[in-house]
Amino acid sequence: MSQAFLRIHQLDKQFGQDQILKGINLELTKGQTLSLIGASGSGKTTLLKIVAGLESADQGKIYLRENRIDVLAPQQRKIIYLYQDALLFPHLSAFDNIAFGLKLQKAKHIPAQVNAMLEKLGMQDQGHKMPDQLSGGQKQRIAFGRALVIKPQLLLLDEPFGALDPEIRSHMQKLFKNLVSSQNLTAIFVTHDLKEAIIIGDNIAKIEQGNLIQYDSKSAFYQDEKSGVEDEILFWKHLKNETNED
Ligand SMILES: Nc1ncnc2c1ncn2[C@@H]1O[C@H](COP(=O)(O)OP(=O)(O)OP(=O)(O)O)[C@@H](O)[C@H]1O
Repeated sequence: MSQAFLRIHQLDKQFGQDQILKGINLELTKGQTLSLIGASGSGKTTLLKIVAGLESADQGKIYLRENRIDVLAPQQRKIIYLYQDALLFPHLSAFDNIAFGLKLQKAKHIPAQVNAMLEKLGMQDQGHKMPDQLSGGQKQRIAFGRALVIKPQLLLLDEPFGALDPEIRSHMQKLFKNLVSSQNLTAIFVTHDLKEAIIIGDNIAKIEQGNLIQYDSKSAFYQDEKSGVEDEILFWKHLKNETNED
């Protein structure tokens, strides 16, 4: 039997006449983050939504710990789907936003758990603020904390840092890596940004013309001439050479 924590088997999805996803197979090991890349409109969000249960597939099966989840309602899947616009509950403080899911779970030691999460997020002094008093990056951190604190089985992130400026984005990437590894979380991380995909992912997959290509390793990805990594390296080499010639 497969050791995969998440396994997607032969998944198809069509919108009207457009076959968006064709026979998608994917395997993800517990504690790993898979970066998912692909051109705009290639079907990345559609795939995440199908895994989360927010969209249905035409064909295919999805297993989490060898249990079929595509037959379950979204709230029974213990999957968090987080996207770019950090939607916090506007009437709740940062602290209460993070506490929300814990209260639903009737968890123990909620204030201590929320304070520990605020500290990990570097926001220990900001818990009392309402969402409209937080910056974009701070809101995204709280949304992140709210998702992680309930220890989801699987985290699906759809361009979560797309709207952030480069400095905050880089900070969030490091924070994400730390939190995910300290909680041994399993995640799929959609991004347009090649560098971010490489920084964040333990492995990389790409959707192209409806097909999903899962690379065996990050180095297999670098070596694929279609990955764009080589072009990126050449760009910087040229720039360096030009600068040296000046
Ligand atoms: N509910 C829907 N009804 C019809 N077509 C849809 C629907 N949702 C998505 N699509 C189409 O499916 C295709 C894939 O969309 P999707 O949002 O999954 O792409 P994506 O790879 O996430 O794109 P981006 O990187 O731009 O966010 C697009 O052509 C889109 O127009």
